[in-house]
This record gives sequence, C-alpha cells and structure tokens, in this order.
Amino acid sequence: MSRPFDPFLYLVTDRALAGPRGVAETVRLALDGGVTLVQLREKALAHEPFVEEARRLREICHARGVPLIVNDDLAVAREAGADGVHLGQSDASVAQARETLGPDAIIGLSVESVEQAQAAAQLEIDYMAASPVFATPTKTDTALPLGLEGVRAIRRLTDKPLVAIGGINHANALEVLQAGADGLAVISAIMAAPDPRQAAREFHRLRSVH
Ligand SMILES: Cc1ncc(COP(=O)(O)OP(=O)(O)O)c(N)n1
Ligand SMILES: Cc1ncsc1CCOP(=O)(O)O
Ligand SMILES: [Mg+2]
Repeated sequence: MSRPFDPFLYLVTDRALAGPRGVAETVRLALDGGVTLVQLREKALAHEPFVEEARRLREICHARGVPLIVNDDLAVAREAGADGVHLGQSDASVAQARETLGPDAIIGLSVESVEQAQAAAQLEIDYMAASPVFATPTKTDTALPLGLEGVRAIRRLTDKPLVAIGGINHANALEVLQAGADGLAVISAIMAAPDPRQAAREFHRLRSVH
C-alpha cells in the first residue's frame, strides 16, 4: 500500500520552461496555487545535480504536505528520499521500481493505448497516466493522442487513480475531468505561465465545479 497522495493537480517540471524564475521557485508558487502532486522531470541533468534538485524539491513539497515523484530514475528517487517514481513504457519495470523503492512508494505508469492500460491492470502501480491526451509541443516523441474518447476507454478499465497528460490547459481541463480523469498532469500551462500561482489556482477551481 503506497503512501497517500492526491492526483488532482499534478505538476511535472520543465527547467527550460521555468526560465530564469527557476524550477524550485516555480514549484513553490504553483504549490501556493493548489498543486497536489509534483514530479521532477529532468532529461539532461547528471546524477549528482539531479539528486540535489530532488532533495531541494522534496523539502519544498513536504513543507506543504505534497509528495514528490521523480521521473524515470530509480537511483535518484531512492537517494533523494522521493515519494515515488513515474515510469513510461520504455523505462525501468514496475517490479524493479517496487523492489528499489519499497512497498509504500508511489509508482505511476504511462499508458498510451487501451491495450497498455489492460496490461497495466496486472501491475503493482498506484496510478496510471493516459498519455498523451492531446498533441503537445512539450513532448513530441509520444504515441498518437488518445483524445477524450481514449481517456473514457481507459477509465472503464481501471479503478486506480487516472491522471491525464498532454496539451492540457484551462480551456480543455474540465472536459478531461468529465471524461473520467481523476487528475490533470500539466507542464507548460503552469511551468511557463507568467503567474504559476494563478495558473494553478484556475485549475484547482475546477475541483468544485467538476
Ligand atoms: C504524469 C506523467 N505522465 C506521463 C509521463 C510521460 O512518461 P514517459 O512516457 O516515460 O516520458 P518521459 O516523461 O520520461 O519523457 C510523465 N512523465 N508523467
Ligand atoms: C511528459 C509528457 N508525457 C506525455 S505528454 C507530456 C508533456 C506534457 O506537457 P504539456 O502539459 O505542456 O502539454
Ligand atoms: Mg519516462
């Protein structure tokens, strides 16, 4: 059984999009705006600075009672004392992640099709990410977008928390939730926003109307 987490507003970081404001400050502002889960996603950082950044973000997140997930890298997640890891279909296996991080770690898995979602039902994961829902310039090496119909189909296959990622913004977030997602995973709509606190607040508001 994993430690508790709230998938509703899941911020995935991006150093380039944060710009001179930096990742840590952007995350701080976004947490003030109501982000409920944070993933440190670093595709080009060496091991040591990645661990340092993860430790820094863990402090910031934990001060607000929010768990920190590390993208891809099990060793970084373990060394930094992160709360879990997010894996894609080509990353380390879920079994390896569970063995490395233990029974209470939060393990998330991207699913890019109904078939992958069916296979994921057998795995010891804590949430699924329907990926990508819409095409996005933030990540271009993705499978074809699932669309809202894909989110609905995956929703029917799992009782696990389901987050949706890819091209989610304030204009389409409500329909993503109405399609059955429990959470919105976003990068650019918060990381690149002129006011990340306000951007997070606007997503968070959907919780009461949904
Ligand atoms: C919440 C969430 N969903 C999906 C992804 C994408 O994971 P993956 O397919 O492994 O791609 P990379 O992020 O590693 O490029 C994610 N990171 N977070
Ligand atoms: C990491 C990731 N995985 C699938 S789409 C995506 C990028 C999401 O970024 P944005 O919220 O800016 O579309
Ligand atoms: Mg990955």
